[in-house]
Amino acid sequence: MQLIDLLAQVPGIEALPDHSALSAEVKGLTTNSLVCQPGDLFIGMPGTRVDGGDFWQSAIASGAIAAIVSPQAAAKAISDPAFKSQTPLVISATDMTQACAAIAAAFYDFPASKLKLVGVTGTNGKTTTTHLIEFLLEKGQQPAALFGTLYTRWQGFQQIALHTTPFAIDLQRQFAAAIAAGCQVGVMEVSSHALAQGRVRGCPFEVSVFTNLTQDHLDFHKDMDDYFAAKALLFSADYLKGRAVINLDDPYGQRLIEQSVQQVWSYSTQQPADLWMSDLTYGADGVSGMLHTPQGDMSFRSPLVGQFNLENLLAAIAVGLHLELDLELMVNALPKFKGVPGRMEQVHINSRQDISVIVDYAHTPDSLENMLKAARPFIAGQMICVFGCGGDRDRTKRPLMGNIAATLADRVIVTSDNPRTEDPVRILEDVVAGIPASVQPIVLSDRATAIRTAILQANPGDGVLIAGKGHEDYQILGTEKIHFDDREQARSALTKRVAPD
Ligand SMILES: CC(=O)N[C@H]1[C@@H](OP(=O)(O)OP(=O)(O)OC[C@H]2O[C@@H](n3ccc(=O)[nH]c3=O)[C@H](O)[C@@H]2O)O[C@H](CO)[C@@H](O)[C@@H]1O[C@H](C)C(=O)N[C@@H](C)C(=O)N[C@H](CCC(=O)O)C(=O)O
Ligand SMILES: Nc1ncnc2c1ncn2[C@@H]1O[C@H](COP(=O)(O)OP(=O)(O)OP(=O)(O)O)[C@@H](O)[C@H]1O
Ligand SMILES: N[C@H](CCC[C@H](N)C(=O)O)C(=O)O
Ligand SMILES: [Mg+2]
Repeated sequence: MQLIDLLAQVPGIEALPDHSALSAEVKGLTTNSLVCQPGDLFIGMPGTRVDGGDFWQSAIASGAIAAIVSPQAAAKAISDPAFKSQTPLVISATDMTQACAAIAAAFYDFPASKLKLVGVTGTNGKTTTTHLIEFLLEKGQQPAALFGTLYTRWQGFQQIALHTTPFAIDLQRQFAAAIAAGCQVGVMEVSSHALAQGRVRGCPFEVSVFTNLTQDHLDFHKDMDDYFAAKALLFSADYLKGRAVINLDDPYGQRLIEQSVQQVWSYSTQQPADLWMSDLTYGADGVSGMLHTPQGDMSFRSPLVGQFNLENLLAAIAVGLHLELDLELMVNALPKFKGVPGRMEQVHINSRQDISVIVDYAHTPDSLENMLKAARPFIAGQMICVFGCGGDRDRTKRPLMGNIAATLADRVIVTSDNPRTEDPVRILEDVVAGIPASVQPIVLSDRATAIRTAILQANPGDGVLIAGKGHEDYQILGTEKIHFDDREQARSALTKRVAPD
């Protein structure tokens, strides 16, 4: 595609100068000057640390045919002596987010409009719900692509994800690849960061799901209202073209239902709604009851534990019904759903194991509370909770999580969870600040030691709940990422405790 044709798709671009680069073929797109290849179009995005547009020179030096930058970066560029001597094509766009999204969509031939898109947003439950939807679509023989925290995948393809929601260029490229592989549906986790940064701008969603909103990411969002406003974008007419599926039990879900202009299906585990459950029984072997839906009622059972997982199940069934999956097919298939890696994942080495060990991705106050409450019924002895909080992230959630662990678990071991560039000791102090003086936590910065201590100190019948990292197979210390997997650590500690079969 020639640059001039690509630029014709972008609203808010200044009048273009007469420049030979306009007729050049665009070979690729990049927002990172450091990986720019000859023939690329460089899109310089303003970020939290720098304005990418300020790197136009490095992009051009690497062979970019042109740079699109913010008006501020463009003004700086044209007063630069290097600009006068080279006269490269540096174009200013008033709305860089919109420009990037529009260019990416056009370059890959508008793939989003060829997929039925399902977007799932909310503080917790996105990964679980998207996996359930993917599972149901597979049973209903609607080929689907999954985009989320764990990976991007479809039949015959799987790649570890860098972000929960890819940035616009990667996203449109992956949509195009998914269509080429025969996918009809795109099931996506849509993070609040992605909505705030316009990663999914221009994508038409057939279904938008809202799971819940509780505290997280207050390092990035100004306050809870700002966080909610970002999530609510997915339900605005700019994004949502079909149906909203919204959790009626969440106060922010209720707000969203009130302000929704689109068709809505509500779901609830506590009260009548478009999809809800009566005659509920929660147990160690999952949940069962009578499922009520717009397509009729059926007796329902799932091995997933906890009320929060029932919420995820109801949301997934609602999406399935909207995409015309058969209710009976879904109800019959869901008992076979195996769960999601790192979500309430049991670590079990052999029949002599005398304690339960569960690895879970709870890294917010709400999810830690849900997880501990869900685990309680199937732990006969004491509950020992091992957890920490991420560095360079919302600091205010740390004491809240400390308090929840101290209140709901019998013993608490505070440890490190991706300290990143923060002092690990300061993070541990922030967590301990929320623990009442009557509770004596064990504080062990080294996560391997913390897990080993919990497992070796446990008495028969106790449960060790290791929260925060779930599927992650790394620990980020400073700017270095080292291999670390809670499940491997737990298994290795269990072999010291339990004799072989
Ligand atoms: C807060 C956030 O989302 N940050 C993302 C953002 O970083 P930034 O705004 O600081 O970027 P920056 O360093 O100022 O650079 C601005 C631009 O200049 C470019 N640049 C920079 C330097 C240079 O030499 N040349 C150059 O071209 C960069 O490529 C970038 O496009 O743009 C970067 C490049 O695209 C992302 O990698 C980075 O994600 C960071 C790593 C991150 O941790 N993001 C997390 C918080 C995130 O997005 N999480 C959500 C899930 C949250 C949830 O649980 O719900 C997700 O969707 O993954
Ligand atoms: N619907 C839910 N409501 C509250 N907590 C949940 C829900 N579903 C899962 N959880 C808890 O939250 C943790 C994270 O779940 P999941 O990975 O599905 O959420 P997510 O929204 O994808 O998280 P992230 O934003 O980090 O990608 C789980 O390990 C579990 O403890
Ligand atoms: N998507 C979340 C993941 C947090 C996982 C936890 N292990 C941590 O590092 O804080 C975030 O970016 O805040
Ligand atoms: Mg996720």
